Amino acid sequence: MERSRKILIIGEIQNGKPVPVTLELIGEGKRLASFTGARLFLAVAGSGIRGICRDLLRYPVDRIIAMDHPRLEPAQLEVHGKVMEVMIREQKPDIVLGGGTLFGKTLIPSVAAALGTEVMTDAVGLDIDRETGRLLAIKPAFDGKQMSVVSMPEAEVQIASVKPGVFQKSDETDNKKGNITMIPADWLEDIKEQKKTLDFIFEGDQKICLEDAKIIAAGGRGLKGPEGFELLKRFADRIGAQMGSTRPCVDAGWTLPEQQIGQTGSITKPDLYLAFGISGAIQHMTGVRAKTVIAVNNNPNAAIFQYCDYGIVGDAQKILKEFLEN
Ligand SMILES: Cc1cc2nc3c(=O)[nH]c(=O)nc-3n(C[C@H](O)[C@H](O)[C@H](O)COP(=O)(O)OP(=O)(O)OC[C@H]3O[C@@H](n4cnc5c(N)ncnc54)[C@H](O)[C@@H]3O)c2cc1C
Repeated sequence: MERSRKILIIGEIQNGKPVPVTLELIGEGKRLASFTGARLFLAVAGSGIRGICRDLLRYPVDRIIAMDHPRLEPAQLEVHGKVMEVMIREQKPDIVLGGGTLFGKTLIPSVAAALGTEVMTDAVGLDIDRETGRLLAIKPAFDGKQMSVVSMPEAEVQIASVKPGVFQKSDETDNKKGNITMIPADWLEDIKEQKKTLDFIFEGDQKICLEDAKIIAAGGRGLKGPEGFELLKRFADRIGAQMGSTRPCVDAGWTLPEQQIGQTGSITKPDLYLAFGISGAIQHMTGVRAKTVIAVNNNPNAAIFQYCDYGIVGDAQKILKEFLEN
């Protein structure tokens, strides 16, 4: 397959709009394209997405390749996988980037397998090898204590999935030059239906989206259990923050998996990050890219104090209770 210099981003649409990581990848894709002179393509598939595609032309992409069909609901991952495989075979990009969301984590490896190649998963940074022009993916290694640089020197198409939240969203462009190519979708009717979406039921009354949160109040094992997290939730609601947590608290069932921040959770970049009873392990702090960090910990030697702008040595529950009483 002859390749042209092309970076193709697998876009993801949820609830009528692109998910944040799609816009983050457009920004990063543009930066990478500037090193090789590549053109930046965005591939989008969904049901009723023509308007969204027109909106996406506000971003600096050279072309949007789109397929619009009722069979392309978000849950129809097999159909999405087939469509992305076809788009990649037709477009022949040398680099494909997708977001490591729940959708992407399932879709991207299956597309790579269908193309007979591999995928560099969960990258937290990307670059181009200036000598070879190959994609470099930066990933945590050795339990997150080191960063590794991974590449696919032999692959015709280099595919990477990127953790949401690591890059800034792309700015809109005044210099709109992209266009939209709609791909015929009638052949989708022939794909056997394997599952049907009956309804979407969201847990709780508020959707958790830590990657976009401006203020995060996060708790760790120092909150001692569900009662500590109840206090933290009341505090978070009072100051308009989203609540996050460390992994052991998720493992203990005190918090939800989508509240986990860190190497195996969300990468966050809030203006303010408040840490209550969190030790500051590197695997957690990898997910904290805050402008300001305030930490409460009863151990003055806790690692978190090396990362914070303001530190309070004290009992986390006691400090939360005092705040809530005033
Ligand atoms: C491959 C791998 C991936 C991982 N990914 C993640 C990840 O994505 N996210 C993540 O969070 N972790 C992750 N971890 C786990 C990580 O290494 C740490 O174990 C974890 O972050 C520690 O959580 P913690 O700070 O809540 O608990 P602890 O390390 O137990 O720290 C609790 C802190 O609370 C303080 N404390 C105790 N009592 C009080 C009190 N009364 N008031 C105030 N402070 C108090 C203590 O001094 C201590 O500093 C990963 C580990 C591995 C090996």
